[in-house]
Amino acid sequence: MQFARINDVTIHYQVIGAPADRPVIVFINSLGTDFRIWRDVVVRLAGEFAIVLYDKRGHGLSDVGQLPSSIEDHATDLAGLLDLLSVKNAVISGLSVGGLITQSLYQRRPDLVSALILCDTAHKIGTAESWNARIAAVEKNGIGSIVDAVMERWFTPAFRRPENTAYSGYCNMLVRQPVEGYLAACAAIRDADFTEAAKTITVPTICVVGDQDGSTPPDLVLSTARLISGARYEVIRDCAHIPCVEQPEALTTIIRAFLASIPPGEVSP
Ligand SMILES: O=C(O)CCC(=O)CC(=O)O
Repeated sequence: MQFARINDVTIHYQVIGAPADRPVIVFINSLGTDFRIWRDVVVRLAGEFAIVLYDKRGHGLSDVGQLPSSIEDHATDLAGLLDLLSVKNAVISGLSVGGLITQSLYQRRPDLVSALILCDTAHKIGTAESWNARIAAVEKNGIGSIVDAVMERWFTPAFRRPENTAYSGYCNMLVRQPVEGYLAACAAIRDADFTEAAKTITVPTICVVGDQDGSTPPDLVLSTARLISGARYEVIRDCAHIPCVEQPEALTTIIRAFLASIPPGEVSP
């Protein structure tokens, strides 16, 4: 396990492969998850790419940090981690709130970014009303009270079978996130709007979404792709909000094809 102190926050991270030798992909996890969600994609891509994984603040083994925190704070954490690792021109792959952090990083530190994989995310996620209602519910009754509703958005009925041990494991992952970290991330998502910023993206970008995503549905992700000049758009079948868990092979195939289409030299090293 690796830990770094960045912006007064202990950040848990992992580096696989040598960033100096290969193109680097950075994976950012979603709300209520830690970086283990990327495992089945990482095992497929390791060897071809160097991979950086980390738990965003308030999740996994990273500190919650000072509250409140914004998407920009998350992007500053990631910039600090990449500076520490001497990584530039990385491919940044963010899932949902991770995609908001990806867009913020691009605005703040374009030198760190060569291409974007926006996975089940958007320029703006949800409404102030929906986030305030979720925050109130969790403050009153804890994360456990919203698990069933969240899982209906995260996973298809086929994955949510009671006998699927992975399903019960991801329920555990959600309820075991620090409640104050979860609430801070909800408020940060509520307050983030990249509608104008998305129009300024000029690096190669792909927007990917599960066909049954209940959190950031295909129409929303398509509307984001339409804001970004030249962005590609791919829908993964039989998949909801977390394709790295539910359809890792399909997501890996899309990532490989996307990165193969970028002219050599545009992606680090
Ligand atoms: O997954 C995220 O990072 C935010 C989007 C969301 O609301 C996920 C969920 O349905 O819990």
